Amino acid sequence: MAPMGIRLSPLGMAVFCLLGLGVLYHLYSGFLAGRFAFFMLSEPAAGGPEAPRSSAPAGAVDLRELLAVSVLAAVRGGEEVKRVREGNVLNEKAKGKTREGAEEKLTSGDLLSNRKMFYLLKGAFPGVQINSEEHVDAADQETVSWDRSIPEDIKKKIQPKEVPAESVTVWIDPLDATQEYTEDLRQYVTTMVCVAVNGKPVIGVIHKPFSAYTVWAMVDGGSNVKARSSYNEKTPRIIVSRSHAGKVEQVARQTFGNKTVIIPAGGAGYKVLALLDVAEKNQEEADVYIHVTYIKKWDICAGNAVLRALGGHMTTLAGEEISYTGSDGNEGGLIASINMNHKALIEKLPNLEKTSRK
Ligand SMILES: Nc1ncnc2c1ncn2[C@@H]1O[C@H](COP(=O)(O)O)[C@@H](OP(=O)(O)O)[C@H]1O
Ligand SMILES: [Mg+2]
Repeated sequence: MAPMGIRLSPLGMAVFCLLGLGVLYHLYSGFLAGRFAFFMLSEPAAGGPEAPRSSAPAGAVDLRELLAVSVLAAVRGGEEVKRVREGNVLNEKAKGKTREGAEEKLTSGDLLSNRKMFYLLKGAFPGVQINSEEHVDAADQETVSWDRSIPEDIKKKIQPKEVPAESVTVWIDPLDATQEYTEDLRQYVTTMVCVAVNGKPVIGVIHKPFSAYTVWAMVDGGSNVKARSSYNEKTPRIIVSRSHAGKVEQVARQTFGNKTVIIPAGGAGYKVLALLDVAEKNQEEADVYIHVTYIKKWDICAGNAVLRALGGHMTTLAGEEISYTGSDGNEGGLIASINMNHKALIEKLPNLEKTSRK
């Protein structure tokens, strides 16, 4: 007798084995299918629970998308700037002094605009370096989402263009002409975004919040603004700072003669717009923009990009290109022109490096 009285026929054994294999197959294939489904579902959400922020592959950013978000950021920041000014509660304070001893002002308009602009850009392009004029309070975060829509005028003029995310530096000026903002000189105020690629300014957005006017341009792409049809090269009208002038008037007269018209104005964004064909009633016109004191890169990057996109120039007073990476200061002053012989203008400036900075 076989042990325990069980007799296994070969046929029974075969059926038993087949059944076992079937059960194993069923269990294992279900597991595999589950794993596969999980893999397929989890792949697009690798960046987190939200939808992907950009259509560009990982590690790359699309400059056309960056332009669209930059325009939106300037507009949304501008809404804050306008709201605070109209509410008349600026909470104005001094955040320090310039090298020349002028008080640097800070208002709720600067801070609220900065918060909107920074979080909108950061949310849309988390992998990109963003340098902003104002401190971003990490305890006061805000989710400002971007719906990924590209405005029609941008779609029409600009093609998608991918660049490595690490080559990009974004510069935000949440409120240019803060001094004039506190004096209620609204026409000078702008919000600005600039995108530099490997230090070169390629996208510039300058937005006037009080007249809802926005200028944008991309180098080798397109723009919604153009240069004027003529400029006075012989006796140019020079636009200069009204609150951080330094010796700029003296320098301008020394260079272009005593008859030269000098236009004092607030805001670096406003002064670049003065060189362009801007259909805006509160905008003066000029032929050259000169600044002789120290200035920060968020103040000038957007204007530099816009001018470059339109064939103009913004350089230091010595004629060097300004690199928009690294430190946030520009030491060499600036001269900006368009449809003029920029080199000849620089050669006319007499030893400015030595005489004009202070
Ligand atoms: N010497 C200086 N030091 C620091 N910032 C300066 C400066 N000269 C000009 N700026 C800044 O550059 C912007 C344009 O200046 P201006 O109106 O005098 O032409 C202003 O930016 P904000 O208003 O964004 O602070 C101003 O503060
Ligand atoms: Mg500024």
